[in-house]
Amino acid sequence: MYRQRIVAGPRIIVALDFSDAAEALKLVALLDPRLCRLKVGFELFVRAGRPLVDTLVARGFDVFLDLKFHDIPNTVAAACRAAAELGVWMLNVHASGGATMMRAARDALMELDSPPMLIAVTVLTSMDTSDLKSIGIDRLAHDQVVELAKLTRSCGLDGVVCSAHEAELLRAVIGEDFALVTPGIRLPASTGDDQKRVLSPVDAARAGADYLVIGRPITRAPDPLASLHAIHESLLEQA
Ligand SMILES: O=c1ccn([C@@H]2O[C@H](COP(=O)(O)O)[C@@H](O)[C@H]2O)c(=O)[nH]1
Repeated sequence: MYRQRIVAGPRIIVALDFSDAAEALKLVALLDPRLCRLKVGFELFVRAGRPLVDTLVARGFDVFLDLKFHDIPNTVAAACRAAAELGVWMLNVHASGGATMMRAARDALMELDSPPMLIAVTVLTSMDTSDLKSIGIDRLAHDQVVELAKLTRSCGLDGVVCSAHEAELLRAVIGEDFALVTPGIRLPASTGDDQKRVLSPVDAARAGADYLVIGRPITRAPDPLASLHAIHESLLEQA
């Protein structure tokens, strides 16, 4: 059974997977913070770092800093504190870093006046059950997602990164007030690229995803703005 989610503000998070700030800013110049949020990941952050994030925040965008921290608790807590200083909207860690690490990250952010949302990656959308088996996890991908999401929730974080395939199941197990952030979004006609657990924007929204992280289907489209608008319209139509 499909459900309708109500999220304040834009649900589309455009993944700015570009090799430098100039390229990213060329696209950003076309975008409106009322239409989408932005995600900065490893490549762009390593190249363009704090000045770029400052620029995006100054232009009014909610920024998801997708650095997926995974280290010992003290290191992750310090990294989260440093990332929060950038004024970003959302940060993440890997749930597989464990409960002590996630609680340390949460506690570090709770000291702040207006902390960013803190979420945890469950199982990367580029992985399926056979990939989990190859790293010694003998469990279906969706079972592993549920287990890590329950752990994340028990540690007081705000939500998880999962695929939209698990959204309906997670809603049933975890409830409503927990953000489901879903990459692995693909338009029906497009290829999956390196993603294995994919769903269309409309199906992801219907399944209960709060935020849809979309990179290449927008950024590598012949007309990125038209692609963003088409996805936005399709979400409004199904609402
Ligand atoms: O499980 C995960 C976690 C993060 N990502 C990131 O989302 C985008 C997806 O980009 P596409 O081009 O739409 O595939 C990318 O930045 C990943 O690093 C993810 O895909 N899966």
